[in-house]
Amino acid sequence: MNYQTHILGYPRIGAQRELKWALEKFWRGEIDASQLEQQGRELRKTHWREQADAGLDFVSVGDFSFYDQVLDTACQFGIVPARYGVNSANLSLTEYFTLARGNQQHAPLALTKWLDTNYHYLVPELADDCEFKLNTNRLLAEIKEALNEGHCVKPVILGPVTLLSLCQLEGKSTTTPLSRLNELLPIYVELLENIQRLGVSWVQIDEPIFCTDLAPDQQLALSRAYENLSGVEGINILLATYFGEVRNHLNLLLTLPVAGIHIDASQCDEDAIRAAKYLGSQKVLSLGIVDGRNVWLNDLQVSHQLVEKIRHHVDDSQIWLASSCSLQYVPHTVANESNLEPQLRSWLSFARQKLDEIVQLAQPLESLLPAIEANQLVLAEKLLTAGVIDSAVRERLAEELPNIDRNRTSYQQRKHKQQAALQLPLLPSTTIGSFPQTKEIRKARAQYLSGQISAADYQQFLQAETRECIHKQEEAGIDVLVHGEFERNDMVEYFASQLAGFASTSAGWVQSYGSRCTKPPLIWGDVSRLQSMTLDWVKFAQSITNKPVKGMLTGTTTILQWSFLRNDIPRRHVSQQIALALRDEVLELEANGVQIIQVDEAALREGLPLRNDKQADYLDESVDSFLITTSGVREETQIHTHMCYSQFNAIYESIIALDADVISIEATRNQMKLLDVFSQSAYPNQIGPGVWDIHSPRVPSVAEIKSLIKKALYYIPAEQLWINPDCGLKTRGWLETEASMKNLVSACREIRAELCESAITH
Ligand SMILES: CN1c2c(nc(N)[nH]c2=O)NC[C@@H]1CNc1ccc(C(=O)N[C@@H](CCC(=O)N[C@@H](CCC(=O)N[C@@H](CCC(=O)O)C(=O)O)C(=O)O)C(=O)O)cc1
Ligand SMILES: N[C@@H](CCS)C(=O)O
Ligand SMILES: [Zn+2]
Repeated sequence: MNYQTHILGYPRIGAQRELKWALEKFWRGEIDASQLEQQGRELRKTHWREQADAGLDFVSVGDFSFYDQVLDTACQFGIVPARYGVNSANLSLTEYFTLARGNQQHAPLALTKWLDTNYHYLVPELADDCEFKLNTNRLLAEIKEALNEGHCVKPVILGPVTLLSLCQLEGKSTTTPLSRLNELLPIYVELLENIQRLGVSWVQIDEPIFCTDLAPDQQLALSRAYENLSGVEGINILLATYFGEVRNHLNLLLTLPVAGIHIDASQCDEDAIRAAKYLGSQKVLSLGIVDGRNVWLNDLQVSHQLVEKIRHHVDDSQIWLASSCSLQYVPHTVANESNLEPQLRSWLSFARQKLDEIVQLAQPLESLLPAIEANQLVLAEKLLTAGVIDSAVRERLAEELPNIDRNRTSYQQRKHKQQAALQLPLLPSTTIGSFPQTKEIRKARAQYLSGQISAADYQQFLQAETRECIHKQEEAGIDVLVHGEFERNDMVEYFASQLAGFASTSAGWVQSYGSRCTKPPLIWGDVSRLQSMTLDWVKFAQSITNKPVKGMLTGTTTILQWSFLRNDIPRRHVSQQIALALRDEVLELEANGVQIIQVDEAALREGLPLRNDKQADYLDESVDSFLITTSGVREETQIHTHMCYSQFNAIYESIIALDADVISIEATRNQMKLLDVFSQSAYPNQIGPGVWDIHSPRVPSVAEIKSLIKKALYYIPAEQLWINPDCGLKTRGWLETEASMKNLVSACREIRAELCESAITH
């Protein structure tokens, strides 16, 4: 028996990042809207063809987006703030990109992490007077495109409860987004009716919110929503849950009157087996058996055994096999990885290969058996490969870890020594680390990597960039400088390339937001530091300025979160290995006179498990790794950390426990409101809430920055406040960077003067 097969979504950026290049050309005015639309059509066509050629029974439609699928959903239902002055029923691409990226007149919508992933979505803003209205143009057109290509189409839409749960209310609204469900449901019904009229019978509705700790109103909303939506004649709803276990919400899920449910079975069998047991004889059970969040080869035997267990309870015709979630979180294909060690390559499965795994698992046993045998051989060989276990790393860890004192002396004591050493002004200004990664820098790196320019020439080029960057910071009047990170392709990949146990891909791109992608490294073996990683650059930068230069490292949790993690040992062990390697780097920086060291933990909040009962362990591991990395330094050495996120309530205690002397955070788009939690509990250390939204090309005016600083001063005493952007400047151009940096310093100086004056007059 062949089971039905599908995936929850496919990467849209393109195997060669075709979408990225087209978007950026459109934004630069080098192609017009029709050319961008044409590129979109070509990518969709290729991606559907790949799914159909692999042998999947359905192709997913609606997973494509020119920027973000949550923004598309909001536009589709008319959830567009009035201040943009656009008509969502007839939105041009330029207007759509204004919502996403802003322009000189309008700030963009807020951008935040999609649940616990490194993908960013645009947060829909719901005004009290927003009238939901359907605009189906794009989705219906894409469904028709796929039908015309002869595919069996399964549209994918984001479910109403997840959508509303992730909305933020506009302005002074006193309602909750979920209270608008009754108004939204008829619009969803209308959408399903439109889809049905195209002759499509299965629709996947995503409700990843099912895998979080649902509040009672969310549970009620889910019941109400699917009682309504399941009434649409001719439409079968496959309700998709993903990003973990449904667990205590399984009963609720099973009672919903939908035609099928999808369970993430990649990490744990239990939900799937229980779901099968109580499914009944009418519904479909889609098993998310191939991991959409990691890149390792599926263990076909384990997956096959799970399917066999499911077969005890339900008929084969009820079983669908699938990816655990959309495949947009993994790179497109292993086929382009010719630079990887062949052995390592054989352990990998990216999106395209995952299609084959799903189809393989759906085959009758006699066809599957040879594949299982070959698969077991590869997996067995992996365990015996040198470097997977490095006894020197393990011995060092066992010996040193218990003896590392995680406590520094009290912050109050350190503060005075640091101030005496650094002599910083009130409201010190700094940046987060990276400066524009221009085309020239990327080109030079590509030329160096392909042997077109020598290591010495590349080094000289980077030194010139660094010198220029130091000069521009001095000219703007910044107090604590950075070297600019020009030598780094990415803040995680750069470290990965210098640590044993990691490998980098050449084309393993995963979309982060809009046209921006990252290449998450692969952690395949035990980790240790091979060489000094950052010292030469900070030393070089310090040698050309009298202002202090911050050393710049990426922290353990962030390295872990933004890499593909090995799945053969506990995460905590990998975490400790990385933390110890970073500790060596920190101590080396300090020994070489670096007085300020920033350890970025940008991903700490994002990685917080969606379920409450898993969070303490994660936070404990994250804090411990940070303390292992930073606790060995002298009192005079100032430790900074940075997190580009704007919701800290859930991790506030852990932020305190990190005991960083200074933390910089993202705060512009939410107008400093996140400082409330820091203020209420009198955060003891120093803090730099971002006053410049670096995700947008617009230059913030002096007045805007001053207004943000004043808001920050409402929450945080001036003595504890730093002035900085929200995050690194690598995505920005120099023109806007120089202008914004100057505005930031002017705003900072004006506020200093105002504070000084008011101190004198009082
Ligand atoms: C801070 N953020 C980060 C996250 N995750 C990370 N792993 N890293 C991060 O920094 N998550 C949260 C946020 C997300 N923010 C960003 C911001 C910016 C980017 C970004 O700019 N990505 C770049 C790719 C960066 C990179 O690795 N560049 C390489 C390769 C450059 C390249 O494309 N070369 C071309 C040839 C160039 C030429 O000839 O002109 C090629 O290979 O074809 C490098 O610099 O060497 C992007 O462009 O998307 C991501 C996340
Ligand atoms: N130091 C890094 C942090 C980004 S989260 C940068 O400035 O790009
Ligand atoms: Zn950041």
